[in-house]
Amino acid sequence: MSSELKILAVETLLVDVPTIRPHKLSVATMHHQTLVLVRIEASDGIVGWGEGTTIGGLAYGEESPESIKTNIDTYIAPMLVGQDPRGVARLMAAVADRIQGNRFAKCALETALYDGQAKRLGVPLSELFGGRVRDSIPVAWTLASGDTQRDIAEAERVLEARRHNIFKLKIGLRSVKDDVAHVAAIKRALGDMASVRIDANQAWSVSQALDGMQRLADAGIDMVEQPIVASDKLGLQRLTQANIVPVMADEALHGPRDAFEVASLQAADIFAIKINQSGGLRGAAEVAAIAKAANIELYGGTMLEGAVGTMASAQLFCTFHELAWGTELFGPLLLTEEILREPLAYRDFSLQIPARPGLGIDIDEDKVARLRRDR
Ligand SMILES: O=C(O)C[C@H]1C=CC(=O)O1
Ligand SMILES: [Mn+2]
Repeated sequence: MSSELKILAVETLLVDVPTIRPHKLSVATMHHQTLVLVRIEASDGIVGWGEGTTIGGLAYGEESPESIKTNIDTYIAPMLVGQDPRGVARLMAAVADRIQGNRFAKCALETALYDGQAKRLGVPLSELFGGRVRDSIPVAWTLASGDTQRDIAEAERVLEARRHNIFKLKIGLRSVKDDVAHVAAIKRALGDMASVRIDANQAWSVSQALDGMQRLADAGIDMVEQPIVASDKLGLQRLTQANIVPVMADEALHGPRDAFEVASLQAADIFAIKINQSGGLRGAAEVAAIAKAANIELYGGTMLEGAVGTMASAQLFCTFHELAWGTELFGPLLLTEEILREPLAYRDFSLQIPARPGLGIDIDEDKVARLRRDR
């Protein structure tokens, strides 16, 4: 590689955006989302974007928006500035050698480097992961207003608009019985028109989960996501092998090492693949490869990222041979502000994946400049 091309700047921006309604998870109630955006500019004028957004400050994971920004600015950006941006794998290997953990920070940087490199090559980012199998992917919607009637009205509205026919319900704050009553009422209202799944975000004990799963299966629920604490992989194995309803691992998966352990234990039927939780696009592709080898089905997960992380995820997920459970790449639809010149295209229950170079999106940099926390 010629030494003429250099990374000029690595910038991390925090962008606080209100949500369209409160989003109630067992670990946090979100009234806004903090987008963590990374912008990498190279000496050829090409700008790449990445995103390391998480949920609920430190409620969901051990990296916060502020820690992600500080660690990139202080420790990682100086390793990248002045380097050739074309060697993405080489740069990320150097980062992996010197930086422990920090999966979200690494994902944001890796995505920005891949976006820039794909633009440089004039190809969609999906081409760097072997090329796409599909040009659109199914997208679920999460019902999490905390109110059964409001959730039903919301589901009916988006179903009617042919935006979503897969619904994930957030539970785990109330008793198992009350939660199941809420879920069952929504499933009854939607009937066979929709697939209804739940996510307890680790709220249950194993015995609560076994009880809840039986009740949920009886109510026609298609799948349960991370019912118990992430660290209890043997507990997840018990739930999966009880064979009541398909079990999806989410928080239990922090990259390929966890994926290998869960797959070896046959402790999940489905993996939620998340680029940030996996430490980047490549890590996520490796998690998907482990799932495939172990005959575990795939679901494209989200950390409720905005347009950048959502499209980065989509560019990877569209390369998967099978995506049996669809995706939940609805993050931008939960936000009150648009940061793209042209919004992402959601129609026919799917997200359309652009064929333009890189991520295939056009960031409105003036808008981002107005919204950033330190403006
Ligand atoms: O899956 C999670 O745990 C996090 C996230 C994804 C969708 C949503 O509403 O919350
Ligand atoms: Mn989840």
